[in-house]
Amino acid sequence: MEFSSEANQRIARISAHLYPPNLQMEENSCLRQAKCRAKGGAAGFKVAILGAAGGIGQPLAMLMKINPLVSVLHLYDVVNTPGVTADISHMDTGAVVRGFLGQPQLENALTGVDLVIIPAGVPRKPGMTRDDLFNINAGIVRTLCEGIAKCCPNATVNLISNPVNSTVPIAAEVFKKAGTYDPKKLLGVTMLDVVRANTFVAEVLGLDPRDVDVPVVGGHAGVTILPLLSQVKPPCSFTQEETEYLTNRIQNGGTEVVEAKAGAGSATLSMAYAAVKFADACLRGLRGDAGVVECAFVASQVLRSNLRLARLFSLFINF
Ligand SMILES: NC(=O)C1=CN([C@@H]2O[C@H](COP(=O)(O)OP(=O)(O)OC[C@H]3O[C@@H](n4cnc5c(N)ncnc54)[C@H](O)[C@@H]3O)[C@@H](O)[C@H]2O)C=CC1
Ligand SMILES: O=C([O-])CC(=O)C(=O)O
Repeated sequence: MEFSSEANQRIARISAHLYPPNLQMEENSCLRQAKCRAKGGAAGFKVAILGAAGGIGQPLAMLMKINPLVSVLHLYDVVNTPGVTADISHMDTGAVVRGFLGQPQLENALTGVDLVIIPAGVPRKPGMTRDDLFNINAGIVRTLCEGIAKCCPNATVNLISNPVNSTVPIAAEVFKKAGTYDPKKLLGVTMLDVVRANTFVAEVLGLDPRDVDVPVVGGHAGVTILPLLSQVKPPCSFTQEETEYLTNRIQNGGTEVVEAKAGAGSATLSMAYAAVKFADACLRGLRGDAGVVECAFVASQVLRSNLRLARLFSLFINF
């Protein structure tokens, strides 16, 4: 099929808009894009996922593409984003997807973004603790946060990369150095602990997990994960044996998955689900919804030391 030069120019403009230079699609694909006339202009938030081609990043990107609060979705990784972007961009949901590959494209990936979700970094293998990931992941998180401080200093950051108990303080220091630190906008994602707690408590009580709400405060490693079993909704009580079983299972849920995967990584699918649940709460909070309360690893407003554990009491409402 022949196109006029005007049509070809329009195709080139749309293609350049959707794909940064080294993600430009083949000519035939560009023609198909032109027919789609994607605009990405719907009211909603601009969200970036850093580490979008990974085990968590891919299902997370897919689920964020479905979220009606997202109008533009930026997928950044140091590998494989062209494929992931092409794949996810074919989903017939509202968000426009753009891919960004490698450090030179980090700034474009972050410019104008409202919410940054970071699952970039290496996962555990059996026998490792989350702290064993520190040496590699600390540097990755620092570099990404330097980009955030420069390109989207007002963005809310959901930090998934482990060890969360250490990567959140690292991010805080990067933002402080850049003069952009807002403790209400730097959130370590511990939602998977809540998701697990809801599931395991529901099993013990014989309830539907959707009807159960277990606050889990603290950090995201071993005994720093503190399920508040006395605060479960609906109100209930547990025997000593049930309390010990639940506490142990919730605190070691990550290790349970790492061992079951036997060297093939850690939780990815349940983590993507939890990350989307948390990101959706953040977007609703940013939209101005009242009463959005979730657990996260944040700078404490209660204890004055630098980064302590706190339930995120209505922080979103005050954004
Ligand atoms: N907070 C939580 O509850 C949980 C945290 N995690 C953590 O999430 C992290 C990611 O886990 P997976 O997705 O399973 O790992 P993965 O190895 O499958 O994916 C990580 C992705 O990060 C990318 N990456 C590496 N360096 C990067 C950089 N400088 N910039 C951008 N992307 C970069 C990789 O290319 C890869 O695509 C791990 O640190 C893991 O421990 C995992 C489960 C739960
Ligand atoms: O255990 C890990 O390494 C991954 C993680 O944080 C979790 O699944 O809770």
